[in-house]
Amino acid sequence: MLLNETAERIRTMEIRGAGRIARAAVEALAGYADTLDATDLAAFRSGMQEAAETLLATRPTAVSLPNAVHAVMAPLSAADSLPEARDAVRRRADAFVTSSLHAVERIADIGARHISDGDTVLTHCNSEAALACILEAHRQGKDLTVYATEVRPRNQGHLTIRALDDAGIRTSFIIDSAVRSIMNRITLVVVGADAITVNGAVVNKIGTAQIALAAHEARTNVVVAAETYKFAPRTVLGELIEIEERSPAEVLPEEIARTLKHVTVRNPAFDVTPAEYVDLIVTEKGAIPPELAYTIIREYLGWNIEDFQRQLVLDHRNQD
Ligand SMILES: O=C(COP(=O)(O)O)[C@H](O)[C@H](O)COP(=O)(O)O
Repeated sequence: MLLNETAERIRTMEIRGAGRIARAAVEALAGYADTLDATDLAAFRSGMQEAAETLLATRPTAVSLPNAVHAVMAPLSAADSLPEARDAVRRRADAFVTSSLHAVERIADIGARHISDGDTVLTHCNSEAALACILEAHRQGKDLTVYATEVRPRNQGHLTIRALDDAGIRTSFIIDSAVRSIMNRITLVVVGADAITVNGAVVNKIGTAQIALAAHEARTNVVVAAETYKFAPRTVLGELIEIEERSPAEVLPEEIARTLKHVTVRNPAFDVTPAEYVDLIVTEKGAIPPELAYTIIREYLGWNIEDFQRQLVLDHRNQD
């Protein structure tokens, strides 16, 4: 698929969910590298940089996107020739896709261990990683009931109930605002993540923080299923995750909004759940408490404190 087409499909959410966005982006970069008409290495690098920026500008919150783009673009600076650079992009992209799919499978195995026979699980949005855990627990013969939210305004819950129904899992579909009233029936909350900060805060679909708060009040455990590339290295520098604000027209039809003089429609697409409301984060490397998020950033994303210190020096120089 063409690069601009992929970017547009991510922007309009035809391709959505942090893992799928990351895989689509690296595949688009590899396709672009194959066809990029560059006369020399410098031109190739700058063409690829522009392509990376087009993809990065599509949606700001899911950190899987910059992490995946970084993984594919990193070898470009070390390449000595144009064929080597082209080849490196293709190899890195293929490796990312393979390891991403493998990570979801590992998360399913590990996450399923934390789901017990007889559990009533609440999930929110449509997360490949969270669903993988639930589907695997069901496949292992555990008797589950799932509550799935609607997920206004884009109704990702419709995708979730379809997947649960296809698997033959007993499912109740609820509107987002019904969460607190049914929380006393829920024995486990399982959600995905778009980003996890160094202090273990989880950025996920709007409404997740409210669900985690209700779960905390009811003493129900909250499990987050997230591949290591959802962890945000730059939060070590104190950078905040940008919360995407989407079009008001997704929330209220324009013909109604137009008649309201004093009303502003807001549409934040994600929110932040503090670490204290998260019990466990299941990654492909194992399950960790949110307090250990830094170890994932250091050990598995390959960013260490020296990298950050160097980055800080560079940032200061650029500001001067
Ligand atoms: O919040 C969303 C999707 O938001 P949107 O629909 O706005 O992209 C998902 O919970 C995470 O991306 C994790 O999904 P996955 O586990 O599939 O990566």
